[in-house]
Amino acid sequence: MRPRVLISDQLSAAAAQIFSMRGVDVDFQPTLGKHPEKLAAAIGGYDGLAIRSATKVTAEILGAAKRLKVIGRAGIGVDNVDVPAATARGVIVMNTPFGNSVTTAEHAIALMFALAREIPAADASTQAGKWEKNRFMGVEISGKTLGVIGCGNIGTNVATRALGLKMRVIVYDPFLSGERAATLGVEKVELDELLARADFVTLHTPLTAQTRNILSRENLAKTKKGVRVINCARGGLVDEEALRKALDDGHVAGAALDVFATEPATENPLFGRPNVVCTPHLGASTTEAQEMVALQVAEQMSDYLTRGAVTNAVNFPSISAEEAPRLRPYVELAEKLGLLVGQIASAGVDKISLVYEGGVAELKTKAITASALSGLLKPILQDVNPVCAAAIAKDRGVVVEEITREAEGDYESLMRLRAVTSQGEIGVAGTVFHDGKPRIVRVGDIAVEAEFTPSMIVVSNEDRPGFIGRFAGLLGDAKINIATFALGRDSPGGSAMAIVAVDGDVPEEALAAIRRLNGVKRAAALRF
Ligand SMILES: NC(=O)C1=CN([C@@H]2O[C@H](COP(=O)(O)OP(=O)(O)OC[C@H]3O[C@@H](n4cnc5c(N)ncnc54)[C@H](O)[C@@H]3O)[C@@H](O)[C@H]2O)C=CC1
Ligand SMILES: O=C(O)CCC(=O)C(=O)O
Repeated sequence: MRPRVLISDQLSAAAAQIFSMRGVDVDFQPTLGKHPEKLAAAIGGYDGLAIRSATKVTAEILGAAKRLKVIGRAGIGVDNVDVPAATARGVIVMNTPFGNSVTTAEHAIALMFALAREIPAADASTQAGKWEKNRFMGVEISGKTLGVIGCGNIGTNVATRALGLKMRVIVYDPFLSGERAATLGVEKVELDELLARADFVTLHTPLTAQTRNILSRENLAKTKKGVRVINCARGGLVDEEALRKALDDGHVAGAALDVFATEPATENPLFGRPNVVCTPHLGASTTEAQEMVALQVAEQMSDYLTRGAVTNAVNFPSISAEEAPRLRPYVELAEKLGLLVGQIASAGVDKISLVYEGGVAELKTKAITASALSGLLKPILQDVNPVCAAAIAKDRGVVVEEITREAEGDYESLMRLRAVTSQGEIGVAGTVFHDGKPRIVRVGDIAVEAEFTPSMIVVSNEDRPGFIGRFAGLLGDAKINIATFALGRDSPGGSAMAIVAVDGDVPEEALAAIRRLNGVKRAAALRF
């Protein structure tokens, strides 16, 4: 069945075309995102949801999204998506981190000019027939200091453009290296210094716990008198009441805002001030940027839904379309090894260690580990998949350790999974052969080679003559048909292991009878 995607915001038509061309059915309902109840009623029928900023993907919407696998944000900020809730439900959240950054930087520069020369007010006055030539006296930008808070993709584009305008550029970004700042030709400073020196302050950070109200009353008081503030990032970065007061007091000479604490902003404490310029969250609104983000989000979502490729996900490691087919058998192996351990373990797992040897160690092991965790948790949790497994494991205090190393034994690629529980350790290992099928190659200390099949019995026993006959006889008496039988032991007369693929379920009484057989140490019926 072809996957189905809902576009619930005003995305460029390019998106719908790309989805269709890439084998995905698409419904374009560009106003649905503004009606949460209608969206909640519809979302259950879709595998993907493509949005801009109007759709709020809340925990309630996600609760109704039974089939949803991916949310694609045609843009950068994913603050309109409850990412932890999406992750907990195993839904990938993707964005398009570069598609609108030049456009948004250009908007910030445009707002800076609008402030410096009071263009909106001068325009309104002129068109009102007033010709107030003496009312408008601007300031030059050239030679002024621009303070950039947050120097990522957009901040960098703003900084380099400002350098081209002959401004001095100082930046505050704790995650920007001194080397990178030097390459860009900007001066890296602390926040207080930026506030004290900048003639224009422009904000380009995401809205996080650290950046919320970064322009607070206290920080606005630290700015240079006559400063002009530009916010093209997120509303919550500025204390709007404090900014209004600073404007009224004449400390701040002007403010240009594209984003607001509450959007859509139909009312705001900053509206109506003569030295305030506002736009309705237009930072990303150019034909070029909208075409780019729509195209990119549709490509990324289609690639995920049809080929398993993960690009620009904020809650899962990236997997390219080329990597996906190479990764797939190991993802399957990992999930099955996890399921094997999860079904054998008789106590909760405290720690899981994954060792990747040989070729598999060169792949995106984070995605393979996520799959192993998902398999491990499946026997105890209903809705778990590789996207949410790491977060669930973390919540439950499971320590996850990952080691990659060169091949040490007979296998070109080997994956070992060891789980530590309060009742001891369980170690298993597996590989993928040239036929692409995952195999178990070791359980505990015993080498035993078996394919995974839907129904299996694993028995560990003392290596004694006659055991296999008695065991097989018991299965026959219980009308359990054996498909394949794999055997291994650590030493003659030591410990042995049988991994038996059977047709159909193993009744509880049959399993109990196996456990009663002389020499049996442990027996488990497994489903894969
Ligand atoms: N107005 C609009 O239409 C648009 C707004 N945006 C907003 O712009 C923001 C920035 O976008 P990008 O530059 O693409 O993101 P980015 O992730 O490339 O850059 C963000 C920068 O902020 C820095 N940062 C994080 N925490 C910080 C802190 N506490 N103090 C100082 N710097 C900090 C990071 O180190 C990073 O360099 C987005 O998060 C989004 O909210 C993005 C696109 C359009
Ligand atoms: O889609 C839009 O218009 C908003 C863009 C934006 O804010 C973002 O990409 O973070």
